[in-house]
Amino acid sequence: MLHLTYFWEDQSNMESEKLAEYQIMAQIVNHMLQQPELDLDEAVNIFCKLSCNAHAIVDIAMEPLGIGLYPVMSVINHSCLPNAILVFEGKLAVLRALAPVEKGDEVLISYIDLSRTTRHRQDDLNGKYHFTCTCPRCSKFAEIDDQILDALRCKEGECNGFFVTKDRSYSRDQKLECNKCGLVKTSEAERSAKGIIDRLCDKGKSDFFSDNFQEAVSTFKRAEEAALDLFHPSSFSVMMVRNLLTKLYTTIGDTRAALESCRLMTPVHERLLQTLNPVRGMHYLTRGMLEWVEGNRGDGRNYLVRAGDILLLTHGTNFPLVKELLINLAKDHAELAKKQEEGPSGS
Ligand SMILES: C[S@@+](CC[C@H](N)C(=O)[O-])C[C@H]1O[C@@H](n2cnc3c(N)ncnc32)[C@H](O)[C@@H]1O
Repeated sequence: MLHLTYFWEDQSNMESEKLAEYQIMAQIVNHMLQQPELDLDEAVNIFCKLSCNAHAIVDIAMEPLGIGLYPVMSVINHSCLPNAILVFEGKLAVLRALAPVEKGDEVLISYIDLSRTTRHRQDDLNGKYHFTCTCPRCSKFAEIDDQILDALRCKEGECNGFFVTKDRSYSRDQKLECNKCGLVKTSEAERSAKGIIDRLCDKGKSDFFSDNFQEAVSTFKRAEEAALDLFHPSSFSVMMVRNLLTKLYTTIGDTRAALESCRLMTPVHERLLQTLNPVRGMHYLTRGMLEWVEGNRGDGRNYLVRAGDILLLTHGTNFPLVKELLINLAKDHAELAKKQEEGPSGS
């Protein structure tokens, strides 16, 4: 039996839908274990504690690998402008500072994907961790501009406005209003638009895994068009599709197309993510490598150095990818210095 006395999460904060889900899960566990003495309420409490305290184990690109329960790390609260980061070396959880931490400062990490706008981060935190974040980044909520960049387009006649909300309180079916024509929808409309893009991306991935690369390219291009049609060009949805396209083009060796797609993502990463964010670091690494392969050595070097600056701090030198990047940068630096010493005739 799992004894987790830490950081009890009160069930009263849980969404009733989630609680119902845990009640069903508890019954399934009871059915599987065939233990009449199993206390169902206690089992539901354990699921509640797990959902609020478990950490997603992610790789260096923040891709999820699984979940783990780390009682010591469970004391750390969340901020969308964190001063620390939790990284994983295999199953080992390592806490790294992103800024100087003075005595008495609270150490804060991010529980969620930070490349979302405030409303979506609030949705994530309320949905998964049952609290409303009041960090300095979230206090920008009232700024409609922040929402527009990740909002659903209004297609009423010629409107082309965006669905936003002034309501800070969390609900699954939030009322959204077009910032131009005033038309009202619920966030269900937004979820269903995202569903269209997700289904195309799933098809693209399955084309890819069946080695049907040309079909995968055309499916991801359709997903990109749909995302541009439904959301803002700088939106998370467009960026997510372009990220997949960049990976696909790189895998099939079309580095020119990969670079074109990758370049479009740089301003969005820079707008959405803190300077010391590993996703931003990984983006610079990809961009640097693609610029380099395409013969743009100056830009390539520039982005690789920026990637190194971030990943060295967020992940340290224990990661093979960071080690390799630093070795390659040092070699390039030595070659450049040698060329400069030799002067123009040596180049
Ligand atoms: C992993 S626990 C963190 C430790 C917890 N604060 C405690 O004292 O046990 C996650 C829970 O802490 C609370 N929490 C974390 N960050 C928060 C924040 N920035 N504002 C309010 N509550 C927060 C939420 O209830 C969340 O579900």
